[in-house]
Amino acid sequence: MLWLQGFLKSLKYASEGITYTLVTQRNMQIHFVLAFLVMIFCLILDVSRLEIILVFFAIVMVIAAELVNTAIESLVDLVTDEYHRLAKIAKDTAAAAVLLTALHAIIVGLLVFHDKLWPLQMRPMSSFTIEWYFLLLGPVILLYFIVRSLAMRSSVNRERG
Ligand SMILES: Nc1ncnc2c1ncn2[C@@H]1O[C@H](COP(=O)(O)OP(=O)(O)OP(=O)(O)O)[C@@H](O)[C@H]1O
Repeated sequence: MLWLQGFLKSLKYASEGITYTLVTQRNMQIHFVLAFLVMIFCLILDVSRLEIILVFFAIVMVIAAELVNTAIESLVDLVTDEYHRLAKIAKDTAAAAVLLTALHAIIVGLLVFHDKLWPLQMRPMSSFTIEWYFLLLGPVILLYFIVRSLAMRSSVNRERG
């Protein structure tokens, strides 16, 4: 039972990290809104299982890179508030990682959706299987963090001072 408590605790801390990043980083807010829309496209458009896997992977990479970027920015700011060449390298390199994943996601999005949005190719009724309900988890999780970050906006900003 102890391991379950430990697991739930680390889940809580990780979700606090996502919420903090979502409240404080404008780029993360943009990533979340775009990811939500793209996931809705995946739910309603006629995309294959492999295409969905590629799109979801691209989304996860962008969000994970933004989380690591925020962690590095915070660490650098903790160590120094003065200009330092190494601080600049750390922040610029972390930002470059986000940029790279975002460019990759744009390319994946264009390749997957360009011929499905116009003319609209809707998902056939026969493909609304159990798998489709499983897919719903993606936008539901994003929505959970969007609502949570809106609710916690004032307390997180107060903590930051
Ligand atoms: N202590 C520092 N020493 C040297 N350069 C820094 C330092 N802090 C920031 N910079 C430079 O300024 C840029 C912007 O830094 P900042 O901390 O404002 O991050 P940001 O990309 O604006 O992130 P945020 O999304 O939090 O606004 C960095 O990419 C880096 O080039």
